[in-house]
Amino acid sequence: MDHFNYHSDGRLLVEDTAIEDIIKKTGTPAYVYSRATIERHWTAFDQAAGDHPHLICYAVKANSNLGILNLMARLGSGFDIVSVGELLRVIQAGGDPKKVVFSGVGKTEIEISTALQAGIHCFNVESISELRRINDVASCLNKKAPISIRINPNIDAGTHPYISTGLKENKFGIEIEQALTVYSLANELPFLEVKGVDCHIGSQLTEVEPFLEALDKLLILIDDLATQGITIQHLDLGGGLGVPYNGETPPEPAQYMKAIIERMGDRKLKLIFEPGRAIMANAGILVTKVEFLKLNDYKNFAIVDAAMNDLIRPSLYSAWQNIIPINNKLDDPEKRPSRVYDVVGPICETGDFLGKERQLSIAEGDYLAVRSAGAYGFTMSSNYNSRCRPAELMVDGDKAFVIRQREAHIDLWRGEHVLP
Ligand SMILES: Cc1ncc(COP(=O)(O)O)c(C=O)c1O
Ligand SMILES: N[C@@H](CCCC[NH3+])C(=O)O
Repeated sequence: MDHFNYHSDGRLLVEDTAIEDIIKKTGTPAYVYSRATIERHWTAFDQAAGDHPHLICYAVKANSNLGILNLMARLGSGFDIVSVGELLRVIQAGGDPKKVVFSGVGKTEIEISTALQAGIHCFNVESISELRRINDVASCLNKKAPISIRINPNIDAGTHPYISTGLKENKFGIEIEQALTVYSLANELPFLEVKGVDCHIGSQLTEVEPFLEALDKLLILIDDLATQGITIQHLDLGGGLGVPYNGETPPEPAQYMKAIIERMGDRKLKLIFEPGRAIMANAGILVTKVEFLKLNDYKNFAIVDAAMNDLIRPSLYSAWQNIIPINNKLDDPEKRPSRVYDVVGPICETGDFLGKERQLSIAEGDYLAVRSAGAYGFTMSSNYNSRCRPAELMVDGDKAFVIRQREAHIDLWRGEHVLP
């Protein structure tokens, strides 16, 4: 069950709000999120962990709008960040830096010192050079930096190659074979405090087995570290739980958590999770207007006002996201014969599409919703072709709030200068 449903009169509702009504005021393209869905998804993770010590660190990269981060903060969420920009967003939105874990392979000195001074929970360290850099920065600040080593367990997450992160050929983490050596180095560096073990094997996983395979390897490592006198206080299992885009049946957060907690046995080690997509993807849609229908002998195109700059997942990963009308009972259905369309944007790239070969009954001027667009939608948007990025709206029951205004053209050249 989610909060995006058709009313019996044909209008698509987000919670108790008809999209038609809000879109008239804000225009398109626009992202529309459901507060109730976001809160339900976050709470599903939190409740599934039960009384096992845990921290849910929402992965900010999935959707970093301040309105969304603020909702997470109100729920008591922690945050997984990958840049100082994300840290500043979390703080600006009222998030608690003490519940922040900092992942990413290329942390700069300034990012490390800002995070240390903010008092984050843990750095998830991805290389020996980074370990030394964190120690140096911490020494300048005369602080101890809390660290976990991100382990690359060489496990096939069975996901798209661009978003698989736990294989030897991926740039992420430290090879599990080197883990003991790197931990003893970390233990010797005077300005580091070893806190945890970290792992994130990829995104959009639809099976629980790869997570459990990784967990088994990490538990062996934790035992080996204990015999070396290195006590681990938390195990961060990253994010990665998939969502249904097109009939996939990933485990529910409750099933996924249950399987992990069962596999922990009687270890009460604190667990950290970094879900992004599973909380946000199906809590948002991208609403777009059909500008033109172009009917050819070979192929029909629905040319809409959203494009790959607004939502790049279909172009980048050939990702499939459902596309539905925001009213499925319009007055004059004879104007809308059912046809197969490629739904494409106005950008000058053949790869600019939101969906291919979709059966739709639409006319020019109708509005469509691209579903499952709440994660990696706006955050991956760009200004390509000098297009203003879309507005973002949050529905809460029968009210809608603008949580990001549509960009204006003047925003596009802010900071640019012509030669004297
Ligand atoms: C380190 C890390 N943590 C968490 C996430 C969130 O992943 P997902 O959105 O698949 O839950 C990602 C992205 O894949 C990541 O790289
Ligand atoms: N951006 C990707 C996921 C990458 C996750 C980041 N580690 C997507 O849209 O599916």
